[in-house]
Amino acid sequence: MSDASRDLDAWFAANTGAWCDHALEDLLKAKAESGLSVSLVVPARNEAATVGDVVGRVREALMETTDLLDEVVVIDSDSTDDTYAVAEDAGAIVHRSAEIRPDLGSVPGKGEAMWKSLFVTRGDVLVFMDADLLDWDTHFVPGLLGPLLTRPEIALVKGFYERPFVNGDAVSDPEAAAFEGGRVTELTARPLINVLYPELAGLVQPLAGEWAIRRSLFATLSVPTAYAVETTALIDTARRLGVGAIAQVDLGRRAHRHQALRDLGAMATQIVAAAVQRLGISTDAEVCLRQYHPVDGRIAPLLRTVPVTERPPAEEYLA
Ligand SMILES: O=c1ccn([C@@H]2O[C@H](COP(=O)(O)OP(=O)(O)O[C@H]3O[C@H](CO)[C@@H](O)[C@H](O)[C@H]3O)[C@@H](O)[C@H]2O)c(=O)[nH]1
Ligand SMILES: O=C(O)[C@H](O)COP(=O)(O)O
Repeated sequence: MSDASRDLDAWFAANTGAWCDHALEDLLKAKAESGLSVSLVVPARNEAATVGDVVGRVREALMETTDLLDEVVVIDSDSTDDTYAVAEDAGAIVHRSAEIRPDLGSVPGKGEAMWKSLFVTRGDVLVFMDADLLDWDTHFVPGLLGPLLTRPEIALVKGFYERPFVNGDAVSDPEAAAFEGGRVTELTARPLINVLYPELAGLVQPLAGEWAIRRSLFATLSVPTAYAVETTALIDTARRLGVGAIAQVDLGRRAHRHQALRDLGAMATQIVAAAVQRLGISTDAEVCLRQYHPVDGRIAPLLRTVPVTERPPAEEYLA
């Protein structure tokens, strides 16, 4: 076995846990002793169907009956549906991404919403959760907080889980489908990490939207405005603090709304661009992705403009 492989095994053994490792009362005690405050941040674009469930259940379990969360904040990312009203009715503090620090302008994207969250939240720790979750539970939040509240050397915690590929409302074969989700993870992010950033190969779900980070770190990171934010947070944290500052937690099982394959092509492009930019390979601010579709019975190119821009560290704009 190579040294690199041994290092990865050692990291995995030391920094991989499960959501049930810490009892809730122990986490509440650790939180009180540390004096840390915690914000849950949910970036949401057109998630009126699910955001109310995410906000309502988390608030009830972790704010109304315990003090684990200090605030639940939804960043409405240019939604054209009722996301704002539904999230507010469910008890979240809701901000429109475009209205946060208007002096800094606004661009579309999940990373943009997460970056903007730094200007309207107050938690020392930020926990991110997607708004399109279909199969999940509130233990995701204490699970992610465990290492951050109990191990001062940990700065970033990723969730991982079984990821079924759900067709419609039903999983046709629950056993077979349990690990079939995560197409960009398996076909882009994981190969890229293993080739270019092998020190991160111990991460089970590098793209998980459920993760937590200390504000003091997130505010110092460049943040891709679209979907590469998870990838760069891992790369930049490992470079800055070493992989020993990253932990991961088994959260059980998660299902979400799947995007169309060609839309995921744009996500994969953003991840590749951010990863190679960090190796000194520059790209244009927009990549022209040529995809191919049948039009009137013939295959024709369809050009998709994929923004690969990044916001500078938010600390530059924070008072
Ligand atoms: O412009 C956008 C697009 C998405 N979202 C929200 O971001 C979350 C995740 O978006 P989604 O389109 O469901 O992403 P996935 O296809 O599920 O992508 C996975 O992989 C991405 C790439 O790493 C991560 O950013 C995601 O969190 C992770 O769930 C959801 O709450 C969306 O509403 C925004 O806030 N703004
Ligand atoms: O993480 C991923 O790879 C993307 O979210 C796509 O996931 P899916 O293939 O389960 O839709």
